[in-house]
Parts: sequence; structure tokens; C-alpha cells
Amino acid sequence: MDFSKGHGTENDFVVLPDLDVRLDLTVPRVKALCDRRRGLGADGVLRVAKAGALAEAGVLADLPDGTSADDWFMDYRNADGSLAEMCGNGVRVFAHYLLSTGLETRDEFVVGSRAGGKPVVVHSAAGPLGEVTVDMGKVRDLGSSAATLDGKVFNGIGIDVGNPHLACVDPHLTAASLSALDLTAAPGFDPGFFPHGVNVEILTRIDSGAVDMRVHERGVGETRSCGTGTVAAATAALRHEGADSGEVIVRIPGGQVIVSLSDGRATLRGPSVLVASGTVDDSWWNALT
Ligand SMILES: N[C@@H](CCC[C@H](N)C(=O)O)C(=O)O
Repeated sequence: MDFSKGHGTENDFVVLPDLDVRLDLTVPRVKALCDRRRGLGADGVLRVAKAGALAEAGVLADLPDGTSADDWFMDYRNADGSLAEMCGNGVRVFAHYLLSTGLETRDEFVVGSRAGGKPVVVHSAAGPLGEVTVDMGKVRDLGSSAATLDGKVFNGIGIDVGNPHLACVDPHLTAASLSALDLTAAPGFDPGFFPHGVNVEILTRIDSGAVDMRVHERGVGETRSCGTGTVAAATAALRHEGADSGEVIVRIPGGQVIVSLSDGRATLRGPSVLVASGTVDDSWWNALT
């Protein structure tokens, strides 16, 4: 089974080309593949196939809004094997992978996701280093909520970026005090407010057009970056300043991205790196049930 490994601001993924949709991405297999000791190690898995082929195979019950049968579809799984609707860093790596392998020749196209079609512009994809802008679509305010983390309460805003986020701006935080927070344990949150779990972002207020953010991801744990999370963070940071549109540089432990918000929609621009390609032993994979 062929694979590639890549990351977007160090949020890393195993990319699985599966154009005939033959792979059964069971929870044990995805967990093993993402395990950093017994597998390849990754925050998530990106299966590469056309949306129509996934629908014919029964992986998709129907084609999500803005997605046609002939669009490439990013079939995303978290490291714990759970499904998630969208992965902002993953879409950049996915688009870069398509061009680097010649599966796609256009610089502008739609990547399908369970959160709908995501138009991308690939600014560069020559070799291992890429740069991609993703139209992340609508960003929806879910109202106020709070997270408990490292013995502290962080007030924030629930934000739907296709997947659920709780973005907490702490105006007293500095980059240094943010980096000192202990994010090893899953943050506490209101399960009534987030019945399907939530990705939690802790961030500083905007300073010189930028924020610093860390994230604890649903289905993964703390990651070096979360693309949908940076969109949620930028939305909350602008809201904290009394604005609902603008451009925010979001600095995460794995690098930085640029989020632009206007009329309730977001774009995300950032890097993609393709690190390696290889093969997974089929007998190892098949033995995982
Ligand atoms: N890292 C991703 C988000 C992946 C899904 C998330 N963990 C969830 O369960 O919603 C990103 O870059 O957006």
C-alpha cells in the first residue's frame, strides 16, 4: 500500500492514494498507522480518491454541498480513527500532493470534504515545499462557552468551521505564558454545548496583526497546528477587538498561517511540506482488524 507523509505547519498526515477505494480505514488500522511508535506516526490520515468513487463504494452517503463526483475528495480521519468534517492544514497538503504526483494539473480546483467543497489556489508545489490558499467557506458563531485547562477557566466562543471549535482569547496571555500552559490533558468543556466533542484553541489577543495560539484537537490531542483552529482563533481574536473582518497572522508552535475573514467567510493561506513516500506492508495492514 503506497503512502506519502506530509505536514502543514507541522500538523502531519499520512496520505493514502486509493483511487479505486479499496482500503477499509477501520479504527484499529488508522490508530496503528498514526501511532508514532508502532506505525508511521501522524495526526491524521488523508485518503485520496474522487468523490464519486467514494460515493459508489458507500464511504460517502451522498456528495456534500459544493462537491461534484469528479472532484478530488479528502477523506480525513483523526489519529484516534474518528471521522472529522474538515482539516484545513490537510487540504493544503492534499492539494500539494495532487500536483506533485501529477494527479492534478490545474493550480485552482475544488477539494471535496465532509464540510463541503473547498476551492484551493496552489501558489507553489514544486518539489517538497508548497504554498496553498484554501477557501474555508462560512464561519459560524455558536455562542459563548468555556474550557478548563491546566487548572484555569478560559472563556471563549464556540465556532463552526465545518468542524467544532472553542476559541479562547485570554488578553492577559503572552507568547511566553501561553507556551508554559500544560495542554497534555484534554481540556474540560460543556458536552451539552459540544455534543460531538470540540477542538480547543487558547490564544493571545491581537498585537500588530498577529496572535499566538496553541490547540488541543478532538481525536488527536495537542498538535503543532490546526488549520480550522487558526480560522476559529482569528475569528475570536477579531471579535475580541470588536471586528468581524480582517486579516490575522496566526502563530502556532509549528509555524504561521494567514487567515482572512470577510462577510462571514474565511480563507487560509499557508505552507505544505511533502516529506517522504513509501509503501506500507500489506500483511501488516491486513492483520489489523
Ligand atoms: N488538524 C485539522 C483538524 C482535524 C480535525 C479535528 N481534529 C476535528 O476532529 O475536528 C485542521 O488542520 O483543521
